[in-house]
Amino acid sequence: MTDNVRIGIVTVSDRASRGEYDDQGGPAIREWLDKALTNEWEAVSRLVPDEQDQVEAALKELADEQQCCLIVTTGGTGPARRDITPEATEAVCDKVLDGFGEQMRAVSLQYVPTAILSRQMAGIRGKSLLINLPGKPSAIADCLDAVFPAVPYCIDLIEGPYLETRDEAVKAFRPKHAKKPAD
Ligand SMILES: Nc1ncnc2c1ncn2[C@@H]1O[C@H](COP(=O)(O)OP(=O)(O)OP(=O)(O)O)[C@@H](O)[C@H]1O
Ligand SMILES: Nc1nc2c(c(=O)[nH]1)N[C@H]1C(S)=C(S)[C@@H](COP(=O)(O)O)O[C@H]1N2
Repeated sequence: MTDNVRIGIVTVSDRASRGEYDDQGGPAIREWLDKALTNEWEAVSRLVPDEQDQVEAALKELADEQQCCLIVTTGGTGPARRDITPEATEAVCDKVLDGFGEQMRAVSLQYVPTAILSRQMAGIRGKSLLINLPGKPSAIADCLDAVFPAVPYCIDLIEGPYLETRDEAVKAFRPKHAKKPAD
């Protein structure tokens, strides 16, 4: 695999950033991606408080300087006063992909009625796909399982690396014309 795959992981949490608890969200995202992807990949992780300028700065750095093809955030998507991750994400994106938030909420509602409280969204900045997940560590697998089948083809469309998945973890879907012949 010659593609250089870098993936940004951003934990947005006042309490984890103050050291009041250990961040479980970032490591859970990394573990999920390790199981799902067959590509070699490098995680670029950041932990920031719920401050819009700091979340925007982290997303821009991971997209523009670190050249992450995918950036996954966790936390700060709810209705509380300090929850601003979706606003920060929308502010740095060129395009919004409404289907991701719709699908993650629909699937999460099968687990918890409060899934409706998450304003999680996704969008494109340059050659990066940004996806918000809720802060609850258990929400990470619920949401990534729900949308990841569409992520590799989305990254093809924005001229990123060709991501491949383990079928037993998550089955990526690509239209026939977009599939690379097996080596
Ligand atoms: N990064 C994290 N690591 C471990 N547990 C977390 C993390 N983020 C949230 N949680 C837990 O998930 C639950 C919901 O969190 P809440 O919505 O208050 O988080 P948040 O607003 O994303 O984070 P914070 O309140 O620290 O800014 C809480 O029980 C919290 O302990
Ligand atoms: N799959 C899943 N989605 C979920 C949850 C959950 O436990 N599992 N928690 C909900 C709750 S209680 C809230 S308040 C919102 C926003 O959480 P956040 O502010 O931590 O991002 O996500 C919701 N989405």
